[in-house]
Amino acid sequence: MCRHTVLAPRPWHVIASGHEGLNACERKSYLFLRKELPVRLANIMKEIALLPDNLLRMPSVGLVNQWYERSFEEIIQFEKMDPEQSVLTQFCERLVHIRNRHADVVQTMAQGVLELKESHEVDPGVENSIQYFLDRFYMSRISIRMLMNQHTLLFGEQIGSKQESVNGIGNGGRHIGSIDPACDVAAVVQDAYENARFLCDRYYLASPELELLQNGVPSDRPLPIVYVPSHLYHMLFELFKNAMRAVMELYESNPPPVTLNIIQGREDISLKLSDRGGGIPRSVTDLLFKYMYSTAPQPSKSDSHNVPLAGYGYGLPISRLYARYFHGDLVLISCEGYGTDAVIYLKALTNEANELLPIFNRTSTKFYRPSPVLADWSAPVHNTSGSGRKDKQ
Ligand SMILES: O=S(=O)(c1ccc(O)cc1O)N1Cc2ccccc2C1
Repeated sequence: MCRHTVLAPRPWHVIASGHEGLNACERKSYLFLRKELPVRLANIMKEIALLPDNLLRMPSVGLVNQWYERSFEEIIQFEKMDPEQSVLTQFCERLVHIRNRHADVVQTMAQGVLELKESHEVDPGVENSIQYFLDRFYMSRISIRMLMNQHTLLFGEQIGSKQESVNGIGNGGRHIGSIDPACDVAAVVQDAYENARFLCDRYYLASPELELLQNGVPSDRPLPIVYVPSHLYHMLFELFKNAMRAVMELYESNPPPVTLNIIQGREDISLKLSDRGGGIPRSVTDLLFKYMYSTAPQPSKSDSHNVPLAGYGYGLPISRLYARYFHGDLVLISCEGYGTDAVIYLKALTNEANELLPIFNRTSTKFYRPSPVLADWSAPVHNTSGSGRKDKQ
């Protein structure tokens, strides 16, 4: 009997276990994915078609659209194929090929936004539609890559990757595809911190120490949760880079430490990263999650080693999508003149940690044809003097 699970019992995937064996589970997974993947691809392709014409006509958006159309056509070819071993092998190979085709979708879509910014005036209505679309588009992509990774990791032919059973006979680990049923949060935190610190040391020749707390008390005791380590790492690495850059831009020497406090609640596990990097005004905090604001010409490869923590790019909005994918969240609370708290909320109960997916329907369609927004609150008065950040301490 195959158990269905991701982080929570959900009939979207099968895990090899028990007496029925791997092949039956691979067949069930194949029969599920050959339908579910085209459904998810088709849903987001319908939304791409609703994008403002100016964006839809951008060359990079056209390229992404072609990738989606081709991948859709390649998967529906399996619609009538019985799950013989040769077909299962072909299907796995095709998923790897599609995953590689879509490797650069994030950058290519960002290039499309840049092409739009550089060629057209973008009004607030179009900007809202783009923000709405990209959150859904990147969330859809996270979910599709999760499905494909689970199948290819569990049933793919890479040497040593095939997981014979949940008990980890296959690759010696306990992982279930990309899921670690005992993902040690403290270990992922250390890993992300060390890697961000390496980049920080290389550019600033110094870096802030890490103060790791659990429920407010110094501790690096293992804290196992059911999660996808690569998702958790992506979020933490982004937040550590931002925090370190803020601190090092403010302190020439003796930078204060950054504090990561892991708080275990009944419903939430909160990972709060606090820095004393001077913070930003409340009016700017939301902009850090705006794709249009975060889209700027990326430094060329030759430059990027110079400013490794540079720019925001899509790091924060996509990190927030990873948190929201399993019904968590990522929020910034900044106090201008002092520093910023970045909080990753995870679901403490795995049965609440199912997938969060965009649904294409009349409601979502309305967001692409926004009616003119009439202000229902008085407009704020903007300070024209501009308040730059304080000089370095
Ligand atoms: O905006 S922030 O408050 C800030 C944003 C996100 C985050 O995760 C941590 C942060 O600290 N901060 C990032 C940064 C970079 C260079 C110079 C100054 C600052 C200020």
